[in-house]
Amino acid sequence: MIPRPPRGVRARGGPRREAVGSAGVSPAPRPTPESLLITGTVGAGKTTVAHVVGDLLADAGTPTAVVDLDALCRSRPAPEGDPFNVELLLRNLRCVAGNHIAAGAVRLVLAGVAESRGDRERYREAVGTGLTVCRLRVHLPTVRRRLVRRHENDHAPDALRWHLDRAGELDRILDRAHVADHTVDATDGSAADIATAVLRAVGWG
Ligand SMILES: Nc1ncnc2c1ncn2[C@@H]1O[C@H](COP(=O)(O)OS(=O)(=O)O)[C@@H](OP(=O)(O)O)[C@H]1O
Ligand SMILES: Nc1ncnc2c1ncn2[C@@H]1O[C@H](COP(=O)(O)OP(=O)(O)O)[C@@H](O)[C@H]1O
Repeated sequence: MIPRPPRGVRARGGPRREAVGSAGVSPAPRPTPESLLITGTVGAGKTTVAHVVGDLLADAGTPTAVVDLDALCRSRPAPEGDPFNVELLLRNLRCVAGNHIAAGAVRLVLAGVAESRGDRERYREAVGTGLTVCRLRVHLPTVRRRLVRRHENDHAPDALRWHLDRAGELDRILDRAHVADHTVDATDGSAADIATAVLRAVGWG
């Protein structure tokens, strides 16, 4: 069988058992699970950076899971009054976070949008752990260039237009909402540089 690649984010090991080793020494207790939400406007690099943060943590030996919140609500049509399908997202997040933690993850790295402190509290309640929020702030012309590149082969003709319009609007909403505990400038530098800056900012580095 081909071995699994060394990089990539996955929770390692099953739930820890409080076994006593042959030398009679108890293993270190499992750390309390904690979650980090990487937020920012559309195209800020949330998903890309979250995966690299997950890789860095897992490579350093911390059982880690990465959850792309967009993937938990991609179901159409969204109900009336809930255009981003947040209720479904929260239901899915409750299950997914619980499963990752039961499988051994002690760090959950979420990529997604929290528009208000109310959103933040609902995410925290759904993951069932402490939650730190880090916003990626990117100069809007750079966001727009990234979106143009990301959407150049899209099948949906309106997707790029929608994201370009939403980028400035959501950035202003996030400026006013003060949801984040930390903000990292993600305009320049590689995803690895930015992931390292995020880990340092939140004290997980
Ligand atoms: N309030 C709020 N809540 C949740 N999501 C929000 C919100 N505002 C905007 N967005 C952004 O909407 C985008 C939805 O992701 P999708 O990948 O499913 O979009 S799509 O496939 O292009 O339609 C996705 O865009 P990207 O961030 O560019 O991936 C979300 O971030
Ligand atoms: N640091 C970076 N430098 C250059 N391009 C980036 C960087 N981070 C992300 N990107 C690119 O920008 C686009 C938007 O990133 P993505 O992770 O999809 O953002 P979000 O999840 O916030 O919408 C993607 O095409 C991604 O490859």
